[in-house]
Amino acid sequence: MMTMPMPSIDSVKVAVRVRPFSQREKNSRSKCVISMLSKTTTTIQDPKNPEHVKTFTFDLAYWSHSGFQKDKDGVLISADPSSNFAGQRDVFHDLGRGILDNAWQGYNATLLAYGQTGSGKSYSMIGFGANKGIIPNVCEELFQAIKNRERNQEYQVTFSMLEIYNEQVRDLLSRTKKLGGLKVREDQQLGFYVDGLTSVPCENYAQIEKLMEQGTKIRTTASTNMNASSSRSHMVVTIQFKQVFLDRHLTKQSSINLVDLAGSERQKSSGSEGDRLREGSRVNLSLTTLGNVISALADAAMGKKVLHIPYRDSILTKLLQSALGGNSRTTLIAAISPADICYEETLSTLRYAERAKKIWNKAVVNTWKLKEPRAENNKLQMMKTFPHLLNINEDPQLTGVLKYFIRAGSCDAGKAASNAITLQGLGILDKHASFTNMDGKVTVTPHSKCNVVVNGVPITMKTKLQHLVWIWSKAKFINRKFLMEELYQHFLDGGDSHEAQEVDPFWDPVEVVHLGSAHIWLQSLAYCMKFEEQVEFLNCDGLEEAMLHIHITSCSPTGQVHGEEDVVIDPLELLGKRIDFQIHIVQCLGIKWLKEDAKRGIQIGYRIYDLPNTLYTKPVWKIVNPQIEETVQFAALNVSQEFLNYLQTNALIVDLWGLQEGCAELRYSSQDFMVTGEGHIMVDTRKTATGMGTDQTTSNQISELYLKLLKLEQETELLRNINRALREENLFLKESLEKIGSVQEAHKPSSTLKIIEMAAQLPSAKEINQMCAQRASYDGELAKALKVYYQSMNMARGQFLRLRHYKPPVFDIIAYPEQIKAR
Ligand SMILES: Nc1ncnc2c1ncn2[C@@H]1O[C@H](COP(=O)(O)OP(=O)(O)OP(=O)(O)O)[C@@H](O)[C@H]1O
Repeated sequence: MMTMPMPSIDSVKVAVRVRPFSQREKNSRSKCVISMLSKTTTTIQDPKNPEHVKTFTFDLAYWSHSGFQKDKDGVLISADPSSNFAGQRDVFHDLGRGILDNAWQGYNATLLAYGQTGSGKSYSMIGFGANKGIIPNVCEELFQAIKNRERNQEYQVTFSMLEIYNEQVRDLLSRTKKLGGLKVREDQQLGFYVDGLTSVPCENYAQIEKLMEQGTKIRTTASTNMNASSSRSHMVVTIQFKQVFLDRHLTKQSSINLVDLAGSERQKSSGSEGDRLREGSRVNLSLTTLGNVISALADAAMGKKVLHIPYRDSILTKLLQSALGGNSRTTLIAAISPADICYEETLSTLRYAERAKKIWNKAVVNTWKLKEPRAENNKLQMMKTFPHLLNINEDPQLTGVLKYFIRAGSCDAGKAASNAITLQGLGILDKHASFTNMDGKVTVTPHSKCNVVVNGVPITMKTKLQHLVWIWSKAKFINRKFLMEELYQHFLDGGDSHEAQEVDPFWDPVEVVHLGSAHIWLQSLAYCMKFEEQVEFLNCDGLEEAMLHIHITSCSPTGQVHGEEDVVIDPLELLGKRIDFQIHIVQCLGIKWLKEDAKRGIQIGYRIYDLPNTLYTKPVWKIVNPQIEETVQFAALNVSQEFLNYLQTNALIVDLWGLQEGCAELRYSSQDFMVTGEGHIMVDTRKTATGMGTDQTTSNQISELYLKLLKLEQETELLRNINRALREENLFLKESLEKIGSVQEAHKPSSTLKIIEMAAQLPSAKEINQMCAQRASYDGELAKALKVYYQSMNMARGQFLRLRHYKPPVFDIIAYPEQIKAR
């Protein structure tokens, strides 16, 4: 159950940071209009009216404009002790550490970087080179602190990274861009969340660093007149940090949002036009709404009557709802330029920050006691983490209704009400067995001669219980349940209770366990495009078991990876051609199965299209984030329409299998597959229509046959034309021969000269012989071609009729074979 902690009421913490002059500002000989007279005050001078100075007071003011030098690693540090320069470490020390403290206490924390393009938001949040920003520093210190913590606590860190661009959400940890973006949904417990967002469990900083690098590469950037590298999108990095205190039966969870907002400048000053203007205005929808939300909350905090806070008006404010006036401790860093030319924008940023400062948040420690988790999800999570028993009952509706958590120490189970775990049923004694839970290791000991069976094996002494070892498929379970009922009936009828092992419903050999499946859509392959995915393996409860990192790459027969120039516009271009591709299982991350027991292993299996068997990766034991790096190359030598349809509409199902001590590993033999000369596994080898499964397949096959028939008819037409031409030529040759014969006959003795003249016009006997031979070979060719044609035609017609028989086709082409027959 969630404890009822008092909310801590805090205002949004606001910090201002002023950066050095940019080159552009230096070139235009800008003057500095900002000064920071103390650690909290910022003043700005109107360049057109120098007496006009405005002073703002915030929680912190960082002077990063001057008084610095580079150390040997390129890190910017104070030039001398009197300098008030604030470097990245100083900012992290105040803001980053504060976020970490909140996270450890179980508070949600949010840090927003606001300011015009080029004012230094990304510099503060992410940093550049050796000058690492808040996000990497927070992550690094978090893992450092986890390393030094006590053993009887468990920690889970997951990392996600998204971008809001043109009011669409893009997952920055996924290479595949979802058309229209990911959907933002609302959940009663969770509030707004991004459906389908990749969330990677991480065990060390190096993994996060890699993910951030990938995400930053994917992030959409568009140059504007203000700054060539400026970004027009909002980036949200979320770190979910969960602590489980095993001894106190307590869990704490904190969600850390680190947000690098898009440039806040008004459209006119960015000089955007046309499409960029539209983009600018849509980016501003999120920023404008953020401003409206902040103003409404600030008004409410000042005692004004506010009827509505417009959280729902933009994606950004939906996602930041809890950070703004809700359950979060929130900090805003306002990044500003020192230059006089940016006076208006800087003033507007400072005013924005002033409004944000008025917001009050009501943060609570997110902590749960183990006994009665708050929501069904939490129940599942708790049950996965903590040892517990579930009841079974003759009435299936009542099975699994009772849950007993096995607490630290010992407890008895049996019929007597005084037991911590009360059991009912035939053969259960008052004190039947006892459970012990020592440091998370659970054992069961039967009392005297009580019947206790663990995974099908009757036990007489203390026995260790393992979690998640025996998972049966639903079909197997239903089958076993019938056998159990039969056995029970047999027992009630007074039959012999001893059963042979093979018919014992509780006997189960140690076997490989199905942990979960991941789906990878194959559409990109139909366009010869490379794609890299990080997807979750979901178990039968729909919960994440691990993450899979996979690459599917279109390549040449020699394994050369295809580039952008090889992308096809229309998958039909591939019909009848050869395609090669590689499936590269890169890594598996955060495998829960392995976290629970060091004596376990995993294998990954998948089967693509018409392969007769599943391919498995080599077993990996004990490593929670194993680097698998296994690549298999496939070739489809003559791509069929059916295969193209498969690629465009299907996902590759990749299964995660759990190995346990003593079980047989999963294997496949390369002899099970047809291979090319290069040794690559052949797919799409099933060319005849067999075993049609669905209406869709049938109609696809019919249309494929229709196309074949059309092609055959065109070929016949061509052959007919050739035949006609050959006949004409034949006739002409015959006539010529006859003419020669009659001329020879008529003018035999006298006109030798004429004969010679005629002979000069007509083909010579040698030429005629050649022509005849040629004609004979044309005839032969024609006969062969016609034979092939009719054979193919018959085959196609046969298939077509079989298909018709299978499902009466509904479209016009049914008449087609008849037309061909009639010709
Ligand atoms: N505190 C600082 N110290 C040194 N250089 C800085 C500092 N802040 C910003 N810069 C430099 O100023 C330039 C612009 O900064 P940055 O890219 O962080 O701006 P931005 O506000 O994130 O812009 P955009 O909205 O385009 O993302 C960069 O070259 C960066 O290195």
